[in-house]
Amino acid sequence: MHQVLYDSRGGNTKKVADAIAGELGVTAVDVKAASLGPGDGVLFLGSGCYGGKPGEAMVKFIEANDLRGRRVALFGTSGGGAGNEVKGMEAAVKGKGAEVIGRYFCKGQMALFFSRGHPNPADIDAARTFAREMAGLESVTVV
Ligand SMILES: Cc1cc2nc3c(=O)[nH]c(=O)nc-3n(C[C@H](O)[C@H](O)[C@H](O)COP(=O)(O)O)c2cc1C
Repeated sequence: MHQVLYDSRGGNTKKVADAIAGELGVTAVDVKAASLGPGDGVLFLGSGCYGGKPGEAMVKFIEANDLRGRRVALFGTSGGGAGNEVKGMEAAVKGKGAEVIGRYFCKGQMALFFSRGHPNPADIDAARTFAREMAGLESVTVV
């Protein structure tokens, strides 16, 4: 079974997590209340970007778990959309033995105006496609 865990202070990353989980028929769970499930599916981990890094709760979760043999798909949102939160999670999960099978990141509205409206419907559609590709429900798009 696939697992979708998120660290989202403002709700943007939760929107992406809910879209991914909905596509897979599971429920996204706040990483603060989560425990690692069985390793038969893809583990989706997502976070907002805070000071160039993923959230503390996500970092703690990764540090607390043995991810050897796990297939992990990472996602994130940030004001600038550069994906530094995903890079940070990638280094952390690899340090715990995970195999990173893919990444998705998009902009997330910051304060009142910066990246306003993100994640927008196109961002959410792209997240759904990412979910299907990672779960092997759709062939991977070559770009
Ligand atoms: C305390 C704080 C620090 C942030 N630092 C960054 C940053 O370093 N780079 C960036 O691109 N966005 C930054 N942002 C913007 C968030 O990453 C962006 O709004 C993201 O979508 C938040 O996700 P969330 O709504 O799931 O918490 C920051 C936002 C907050 C609240």
